[in-house]
Amino acid sequence: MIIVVSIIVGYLIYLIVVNLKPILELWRINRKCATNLKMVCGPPALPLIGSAHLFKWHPYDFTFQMEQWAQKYLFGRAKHGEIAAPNGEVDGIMLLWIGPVPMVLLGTAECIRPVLESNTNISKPSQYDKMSEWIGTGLLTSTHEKWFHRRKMLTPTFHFSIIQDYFPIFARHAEVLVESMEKHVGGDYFDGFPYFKRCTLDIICETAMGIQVNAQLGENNDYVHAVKRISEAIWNHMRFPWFWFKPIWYLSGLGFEFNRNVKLTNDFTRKVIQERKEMLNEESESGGGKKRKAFLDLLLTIQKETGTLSDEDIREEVDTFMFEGHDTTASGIGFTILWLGYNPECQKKLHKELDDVFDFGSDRSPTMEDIKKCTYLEKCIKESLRMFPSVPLIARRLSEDVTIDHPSGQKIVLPEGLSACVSPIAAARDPRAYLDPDTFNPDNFDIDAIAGRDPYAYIPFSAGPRNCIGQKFAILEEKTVLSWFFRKYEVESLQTEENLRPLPELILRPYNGINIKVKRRE
Ligand code: HEM
Repeated sequence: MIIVVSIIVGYLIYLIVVNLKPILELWRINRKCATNLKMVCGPPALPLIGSAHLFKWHPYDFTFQMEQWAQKYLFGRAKHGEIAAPNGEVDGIMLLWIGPVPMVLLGTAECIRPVLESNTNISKPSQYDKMSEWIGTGLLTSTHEKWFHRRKMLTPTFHFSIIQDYFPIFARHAEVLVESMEKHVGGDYFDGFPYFKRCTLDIICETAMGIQVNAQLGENNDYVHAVKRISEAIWNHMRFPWFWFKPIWYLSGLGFEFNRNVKLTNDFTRKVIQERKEMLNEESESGGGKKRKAFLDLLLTIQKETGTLSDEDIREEVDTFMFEGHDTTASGIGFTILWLGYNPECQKKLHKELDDVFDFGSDRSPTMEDIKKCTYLEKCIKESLRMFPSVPLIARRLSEDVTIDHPSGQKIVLPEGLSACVSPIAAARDPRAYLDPDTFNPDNFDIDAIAGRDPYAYIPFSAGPRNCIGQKFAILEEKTVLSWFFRKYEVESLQTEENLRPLPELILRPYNGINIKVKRRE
């Protein structure tokens, strides 16, 4: 017994010594929060464990809990101290303790703007560290000079003229998707989500790495499974502070599985980089060159011309695009189909638009011109991202104090070092910005409606200097896939809106899948 106690005490002392600097930093932030944020509401918290004891373990129940807390604390239905927003008035800020670490959740345009528009507050908090073990410090997770340099270097690779070159890839894989759904035509409900995920995975592998993994044809499922399990493990690590202790992380089995999957995905990318490098060298020696270049080829060209990128730098960026670039669009495509399944009137309007552009019954490949004409489809995609944004939380570690104007008229100073989480879903359900915020209505994206709204009330792609670099890519991809899908099919959704619960993991995903019935259009 004495030996066990000595080991535990020894381990705790070791942890304190090793983490002395972060502990002192945490102490400083906690003291600042105690003075600056004492009026900000949030769920009850205990010393050291914060509100973790209240967190619902099951992700489904956790969503209800977060919704209740958001209603209560963000939208002014809580009792305030001195800073008292009048009852029912939107408040927009909530304080949440995850273990001993405080963080604020920001949910209205006024509170979000000062954080996202800043050129200084571009750092990511420690909650992203686990993600970095997988995707390294690529564009999503890097900070300071490294981020500025990479963002400047990568922005031209997302120019619309380059993305346009990927359009035939989008169209080809969309056609495979539509064909693979034929077997469900006229049948019972089925879960469409795995189909959309495999389609977007095929698209990102070919556009980012120049390879065909053919996930839709049943190949390379290990990779798909590994990516899924990594995301789940990171999400659990972020949520439950006891996993921050390595022995618990490993004893739970999650740590070992996580390491195995990270190795599998990283090795996969490294292998592709080597093969692609050899292929490009052979091509340049033989004087030939492929006209359409994958994102990886663009990075290898930058490497050759400037010598600024190592193979591992390239691996980080490719893995970042693999992570950000397929689950996000799969969720966007899936939820758009689901919403249109609930809303037959909107679906009819979309069918009419597609018939005008393509002629009813045509199964020709789309052109860029066709896709540009699908304006109602774009509104449906944007509205679906408003209701269920693929990235449910955007976090920053504040590099300087940020002042927020509270509705009570007082100012709240968020201290430097604090983690600030922005909630796109809360901002997009603000009744001051949308007439009927909980109802799916693509007309919210009519030009007049957009003009009359605070742009920070619609931020599925974030905003400011660190917004999504792949936004145009994502919209074009979703439009291409969905135009094929709705040209061919009419869809009915199974879940009622009430029992549809998206799970706010790293990427918002449907809890029960995308259960739909497809009928060939007649
Ligand atoms: C519907 C689809 C998508 C949504 C809703 C979305 C949303 C977002 C959001 C909210 C961020 C900010 C995250 C943060 O600051 O923590 C972000 C960043 C990013 N996204 Fe997307 N994204 C989508 C698709 C894509 C695609 C297709 C790609 C690449 C092909 C991509 C690449 C990136 C990258 C690299 C960043 C980091 C940018 C930076 O920090 O400078 N995204 N995305």
